[in-house]
Amino acid sequence: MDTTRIGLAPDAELTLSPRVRSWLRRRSWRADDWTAAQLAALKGERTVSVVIPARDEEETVGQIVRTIRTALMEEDQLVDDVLVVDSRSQDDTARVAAEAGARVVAQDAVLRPLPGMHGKGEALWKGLAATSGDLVVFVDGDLYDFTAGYVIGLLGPLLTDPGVDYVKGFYHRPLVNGSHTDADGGGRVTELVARPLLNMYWPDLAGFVQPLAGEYAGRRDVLESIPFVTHYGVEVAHLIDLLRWRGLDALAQVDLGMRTHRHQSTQALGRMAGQIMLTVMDRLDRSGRLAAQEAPSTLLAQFRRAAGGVDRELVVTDLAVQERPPLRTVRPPRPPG
Ligand SMILES: O=c1ccn([C@@H]2O[C@H](COP(=O)(O)OP(=O)(O)O)[C@@H](O)[C@H]2O)c(=O)[nH]1
Ligand SMILES: O=C(O)[C@@H](COP(=O)(O)O)O[C@H]1O[C@H](CO)[C@@H](O)[C@H](O)[C@H]1O
Repeated sequence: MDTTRIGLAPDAELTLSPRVRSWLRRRSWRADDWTAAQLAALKGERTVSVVIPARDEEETVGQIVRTIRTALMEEDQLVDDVLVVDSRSQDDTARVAAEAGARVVAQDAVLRPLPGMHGKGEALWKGLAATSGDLVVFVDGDLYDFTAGYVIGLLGPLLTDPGVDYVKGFYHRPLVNGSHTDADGGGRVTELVARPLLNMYWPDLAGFVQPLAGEYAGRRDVLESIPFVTHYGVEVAHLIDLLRWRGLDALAQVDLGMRTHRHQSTQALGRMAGQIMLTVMDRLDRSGRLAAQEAPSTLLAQFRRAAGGVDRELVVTDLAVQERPPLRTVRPPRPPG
């Protein structure tokens, strides 16, 4: 049931494909569509693990763990295990997480005979390996406004619809820079790299409001059946691989409201963007599309904050470009001098 209120911008001349529009209506929810008590009752024998990848997150990881423990393990028994994967932190992340009540594992101590790999994707994969929940929820460790609703919303579709395998969160993402806040400036790599590429080559994924969201959940049997790209390509690869393997209807998204987190530098995001582009090119190569046999879609779906009964409005732009031939083919080169 689409309760997220995503409307089409009044001046829109283009829209999404009928398949994606239908998906957007049927596979988009809001975190407050469920309560922890309702889902805890629905859970039955199924178990839930929360995995928090954390590199140098001593300032924020403790509050996230305490919120999960208090609301979702003590008040309502929705979550069975919360694990923090200490991803080679140089600060007190491990101690802070343990004191808050999390299990903590060092990324390189999991599946030790294997040589350690690097980055966020490695931390997530090791977290999957070090947990056993039938359902697994991934939550970044650098969130400032995390609420239990994030976990409740992500689990809602998985506990109520057997056809859903994987759920992404979405939210408004302010960019907080000291005393200045840009209300929708966050998600810079999403807006500048991931969303355009996904719209060009996998337009069925155009309905994801936050394709790189660090908060998502899935069924263990599915998560253990897909690769995890190391570093920051992990999220974009999940969507591409799952679309191909399980189909669009196995994917869903939930409105979690607002998300503020520790922002990386532009340079760090440049590296993240490069990893994401390499991941995308790898997926194109695997599907034989790198030779650009098939022209990419030129339509770009974007979502902007709106008023008047909708939380956000969809704007689709045709990015098609034309090309002038070399000037020298239109007029003879100018004589020197
Ligand atoms: O090698 C890494 C890189 C990142 N992270 C964690 O993954 C989450 C998201 O990473 P980050 O905040 O760097 O990405 P951003 O949210 O800025 O895109 C955070 O909890 C990081 O501590 C990690 O565990 N290992
Ligand atoms: O969405 C994005 O553009 C980046 C950067 O966000 P900001 O511009 O710092 O708000 O953050 C996400 O991307 C990473 C790569 O997929 C994820 O690992 C992060 O969890 C997510 O926050």
